[in-house]
Amino acid sequence: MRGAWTSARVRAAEEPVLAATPEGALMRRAAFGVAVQAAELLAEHTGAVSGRRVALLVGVGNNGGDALWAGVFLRRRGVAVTAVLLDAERTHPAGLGALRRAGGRTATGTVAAAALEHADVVLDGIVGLAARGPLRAKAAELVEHVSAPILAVDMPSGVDPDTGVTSGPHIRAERTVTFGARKPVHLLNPAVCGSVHLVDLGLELDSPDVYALDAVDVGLHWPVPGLADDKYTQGVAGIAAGSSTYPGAAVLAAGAAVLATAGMVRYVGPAAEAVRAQWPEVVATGSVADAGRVQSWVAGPGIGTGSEGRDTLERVLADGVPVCVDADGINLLARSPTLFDARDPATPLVLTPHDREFARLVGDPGSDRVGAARRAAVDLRSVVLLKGNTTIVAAPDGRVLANVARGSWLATAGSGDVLSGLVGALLASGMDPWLAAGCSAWLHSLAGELAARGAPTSASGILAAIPEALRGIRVQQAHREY
Ligand SMILES: NC(=O)C1=CN([C@@H]2O[C@H](COP(=O)(O)OP(=O)(O)OC[C@H]3O[C@@H](n4cnc5c(N)ncnc54)[C@H](O)[C@@H]3O)[C@@H](O)[C@H]2O)[C@@H](O)CC1
Ligand SMILES: [K+]
Repeated sequence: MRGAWTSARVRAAEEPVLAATPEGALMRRAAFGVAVQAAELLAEHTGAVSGRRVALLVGVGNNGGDALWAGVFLRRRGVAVTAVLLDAERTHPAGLGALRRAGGRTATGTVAAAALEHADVVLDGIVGLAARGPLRAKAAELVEHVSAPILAVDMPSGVDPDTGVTSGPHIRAERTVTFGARKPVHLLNPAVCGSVHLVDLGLELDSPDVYALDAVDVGLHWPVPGLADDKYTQGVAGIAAGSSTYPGAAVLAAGAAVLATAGMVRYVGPAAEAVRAQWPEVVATGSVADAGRVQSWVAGPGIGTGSEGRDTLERVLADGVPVCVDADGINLLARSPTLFDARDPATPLVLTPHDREFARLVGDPGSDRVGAARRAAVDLRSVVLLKGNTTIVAAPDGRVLANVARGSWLATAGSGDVLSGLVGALLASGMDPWLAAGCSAWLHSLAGELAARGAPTSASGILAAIPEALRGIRVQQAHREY
């Protein structure tokens, strides 16, 4: 799992390393990493390094210092380097002196605009860890002149390092070179960072503030039947979804649970016939009381907010097994918070709201979605999966992971029903509920991408792509094992 740490924690971790290394050594190491990536970008975009033009956007802090030192290293490879200084008086003195000695130029006014317009690659050293708010007017005006690919030093300027939120002019980088550790912006807003490269500074950091899963993580955790397993030992997922008005939600949620693991799926509700017709392997009954034993429940998709749905949700919450509550189930909880009392506090609850459902439950998530999801998880003693282009999964113990969608194909009717079925299947296998929700979100977005292949898809398409998505991560895992 990749991790990211807030700017305050990274700064604190840098202190002992700075104290133990010669003055400027850390900055030069960071800058060397920037120069290597800048040379790579030049070669990719122009076919050469020597003789090409790089412009540096240099702010008043150490971020600007990094950019200046990167310019020094690029000069040694024959690159023409021009530094555009946002405030000449307050520029990093050692970096500026070194760049001048190495034959780099500085530019202001119309010369600066021209240098930015004619550059092959631009380095963004405007602001780093100390960033607050969007780009200020002078920096924003200079950035207007850039059309070349931008390499961000540490992080794209004008973006909040800890939330990834943009609230005005900001840099959109093709590549980012960060130092010591990833910051939350790199996991939460990859659209502004481009590809992220990490330069190791030997920082000591544990328990990240935000995690992100990759294919190998999901492949390692996804349950696979062992030699001694039968249909019961892998966990039976119960699906309480759908209604006579919305049988589709039941078919999609049950189908996702069928395809996610090799165990067994039970269904309860008024859409039993439709579910059986599509998924003959599902054991379908009318009510929770007749369902037989399950190791998890999914409750909510398409059940409506009437008394029948409410009764179902209450029974499911009291069943003493992990529960994933989605859609109408969340609306019911928002309307009648006393329903939470039906829950056995020792059994995990996973809530999977989109923004409007989240707002009904605990209030508007606002722009700091990580903070909002984390608070909701603690307050509701539940894993909260806040859906969005970047989906946030927060656990009541404070763990947070972010899953960035691959395109927006998942924003289609019924897509959430598929996600809840995946969560239900993983909960039934006994997986940690935070990880179950995270792995489900990850696989759901991969299935969405595979189903779409560049053209709009549907929830049925996402469902049908689950096996292909799972085969893909099994292959990745095999590569890791052997
Ligand atoms: N501390 C260290 O050990 C290391 C720090 N490094 C670099 O140092 C950076 C942090 O440096 P600093 O603490 O000097 O601060 P920054 O360089 O991040 O910021 C400098 C100043 O920019 C201004 N600023 C804030 N928001 C702005 C905005 N939206 N638009 C324009 N200007 C804005 C503020 O006056 C701020 O003090 C890191 O991001 C990294 O690039 C690296 O050299 C590696 C080593
Ligand atoms: K920057």
